[in-house]
Amino acid sequence: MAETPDSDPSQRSHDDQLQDDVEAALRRVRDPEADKDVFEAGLVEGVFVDGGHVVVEADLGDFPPDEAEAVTATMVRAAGDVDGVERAHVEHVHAQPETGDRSVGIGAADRVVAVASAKGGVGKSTVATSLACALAADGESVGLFDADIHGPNVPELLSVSGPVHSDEDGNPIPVETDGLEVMSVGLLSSSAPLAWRGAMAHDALSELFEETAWDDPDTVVLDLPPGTGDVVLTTLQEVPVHGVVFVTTPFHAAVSDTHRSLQLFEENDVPVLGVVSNMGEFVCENCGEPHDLFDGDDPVAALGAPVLAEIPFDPEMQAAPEPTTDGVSDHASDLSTAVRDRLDEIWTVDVPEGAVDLRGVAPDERREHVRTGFEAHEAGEPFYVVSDRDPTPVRELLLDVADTDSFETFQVRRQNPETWLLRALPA
Ligand SMILES: Nc1ncnc2c1ncn2[C@@H]1O[C@H](COP(=O)(O)OP(=O)(O)OP(=O)(O)O)[C@@H](O)[C@H]1O
Repeated sequence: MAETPDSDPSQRSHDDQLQDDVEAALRRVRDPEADKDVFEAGLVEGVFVDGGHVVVEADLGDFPPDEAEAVTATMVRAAGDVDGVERAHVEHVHAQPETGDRSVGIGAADRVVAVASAKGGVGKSTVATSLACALAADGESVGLFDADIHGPNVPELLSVSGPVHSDEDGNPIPVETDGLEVMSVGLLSSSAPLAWRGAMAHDALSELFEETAWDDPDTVVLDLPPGTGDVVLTTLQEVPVHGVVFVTTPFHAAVSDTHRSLQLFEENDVPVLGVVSNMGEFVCENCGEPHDLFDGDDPVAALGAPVLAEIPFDPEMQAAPEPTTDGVSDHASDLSTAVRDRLDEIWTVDVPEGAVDLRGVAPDERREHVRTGFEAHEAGEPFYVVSDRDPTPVRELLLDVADTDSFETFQVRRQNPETWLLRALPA
């Protein structure tokens, strides 16, 4: 039987020797971030030698693209310079991150707070990023979704970079920084978003809204593109936004545009939490006094929406925020409190008198609760159930215990992120 190169003993020992030499050469390549050699740093997954051909499998997925390229080139050079190596190649492999029990789609967040502006450059992304960090610093599990498709600058503001890994079903997993999860079209590609237009932008965003696999966030802060273009309108249709924060400068033209945008959001049933008046004054370093940057009356007050924060021009706002108590400015921390208070105010539930209240009731006792409540309820009157989970199954139970014709309408509405109300209205 003819011997294949693989089974030739002299070829094998030659390959073994070459493998040792290549590994020794690779051990001289450093991981620039960990300051260890590439084996110690866990970057090399395998070295394969076949004749004079060397393949190095490396996981450089945590490096920014330019650093990954530099490490790759150094490894190729190190392996290629070894005597007997004719060709060296680095193959990139990515270890899959732990996906655990992730929730797919932005709708899985308990609440979504959008940050919008009528104009660009007023500080919307700065406010969105600072707000997300302040909420996270307060112990919430927070996601930050940068939907500013034509200018996604959240990754830059937070100094985060890709690659975006995916779970076993191919759903993109946000990049994590200090416990804050970040998703942005800017993480997917550094150049594509600027070229995206119309339908393409819409499709790309819709996919990200639907498919991103989050780690069960309490709140997702959504940084919208400025204005009221297609992307904003489709976002409002596709994402269950619990409230929107508008950012504006207190300049008349900006405020009158903001007024129109506010109306559009209201027409689309998105509750307006309020307005952030940004960069309206600065505090003089010399005299320590605040000075208005815009003359005249403050038009923001006339918008008819609560002013959640007045943030001066403050160099501290230009520094990258961090999702830690020391990492957010006082302005951002006050804003997060105002946002939370407004959400509570808007979403406070008006529980109808006599409603069966299933909030906090153990799952195995719920049916009995509904049954008893129904028996006590007066025939011909509306029947209400308030619950801390979707009470749609109660409908089946009611149809079991009640005369099918006795109710004409069943409605289930989510009254706030934690409360649902079922209304069974008589015929
Ligand atoms: N309160 C503030 N004090 C000082 N600088 C600020 C403040 N708010 C924002 N800035 C700075 O203003 C610039 C524009 O801010 P930002 O990118 O957040 O605006 P934007 O409204 O998101 O713009 P666009 O929609 O065009 O992306 C940034 O350089 C930011 O650091």
